[in-house]
Amino acid sequence: MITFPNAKINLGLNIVEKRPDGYHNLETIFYPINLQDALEVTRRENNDKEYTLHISGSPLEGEPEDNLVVKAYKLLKKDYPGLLPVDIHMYKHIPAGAGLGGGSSDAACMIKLLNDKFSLGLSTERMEEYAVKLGADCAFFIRNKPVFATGIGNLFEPVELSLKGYHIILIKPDIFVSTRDAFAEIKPVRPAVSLKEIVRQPMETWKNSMKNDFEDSVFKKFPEIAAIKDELYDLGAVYAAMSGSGSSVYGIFKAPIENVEDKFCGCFCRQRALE
Ligand SMILES: C[C@](O)(CO)[C@H](O)COP(=O)(O)OP(=O)(O)OC[C@H]1O[C@@H](n2ccc(N)nc2=O)[C@H](O)[C@@H]1O
Ligand SMILES: Nc1ncnc2c1ncn2[C@@H]1O[C@H](COP(=O)(O)OP(=O)(O)OP(=O)(O)O)[C@@H](O)[C@H]1O
Repeated sequence: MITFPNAKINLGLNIVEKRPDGYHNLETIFYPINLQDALEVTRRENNDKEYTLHISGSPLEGEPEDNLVVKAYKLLKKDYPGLLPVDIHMYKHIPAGAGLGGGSSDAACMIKLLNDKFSLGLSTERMEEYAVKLGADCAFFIRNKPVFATGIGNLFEPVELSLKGYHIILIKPDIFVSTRDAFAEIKPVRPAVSLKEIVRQPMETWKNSMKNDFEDSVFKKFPEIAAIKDELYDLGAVYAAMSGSGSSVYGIFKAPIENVEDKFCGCFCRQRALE
């Protein structure tokens, strides 16, 4: 069985308050984009090991047991001992440490895939509960629909928003931003105007009203990332921002841009139509 975990962008990101558990309550809009990994799970013929993990595509650091797809398998196996041994093949396209939720999406898709493959009968809500144990962002990828998210990024309200017809350019410089370190730099503030209101206004107004709270500290530390955002606006983006805790930056355009890879050589650079 094969599935294609996709990335997300954050449209606005307000870090609202620090919680007693050390995590932060936030407000954001998650929007799925069609930059995808591939994840295949087959039944392992040989029962010598619970799982094997084979990764190709862009390199990923860490041991197999640190990988979120393996963590997802182990999490379900604890409650469903009937899960049989598997071979996992993953092709990574989505860059890690990019704020695009690549690992989170792989983990959520692994839960959905195992649920289907082994007929576990998990409801969507139950899968979301498992997903959030693996990462704050993971639960969003279970439904994978644009949402206004609060809590640690795991409480969802539907949002009336379609960016169909627009094009997105995603740039990821060769800089790794640790999500944990990025949160540690932030002084939380409750926003004066909710993102739910801002996103209802024309996209042309977002430049002055929709903010990613990580930008100030991340841009200060890495001016190269700030420069990418400026360049996207110079190219005619209607809206540009950093996604999540970075280091990727996206620009949303009314029409595709030609030869964009030449303008951002040295960086991961992809252009996609939005759906
Ligand atoms: C920044 C975002 O990408 C926005 O979408 C997400 O909130 C990050 O979600 P994620 O990568 O799934 O995060 P996790 O792997 O759960 O957490 C990594 C670290 O980020 C911090 N963290 C994460 C989410 C959150 N709401 N508050 C936090 O303070 C915690 O220190 C945590 O140890
Ligand atoms: N399947 C996986 N794909 C990518 N990274 C993974 C995976 N499993 C574990 N990781 C680890 O998770 C870390 C960050 O991964 P991920 O791509 O989800 O973060 P991110 O781009 O910062 O996204 P976000 O913060 O928005 O969730 C990396 O250090 C990576 O080693």
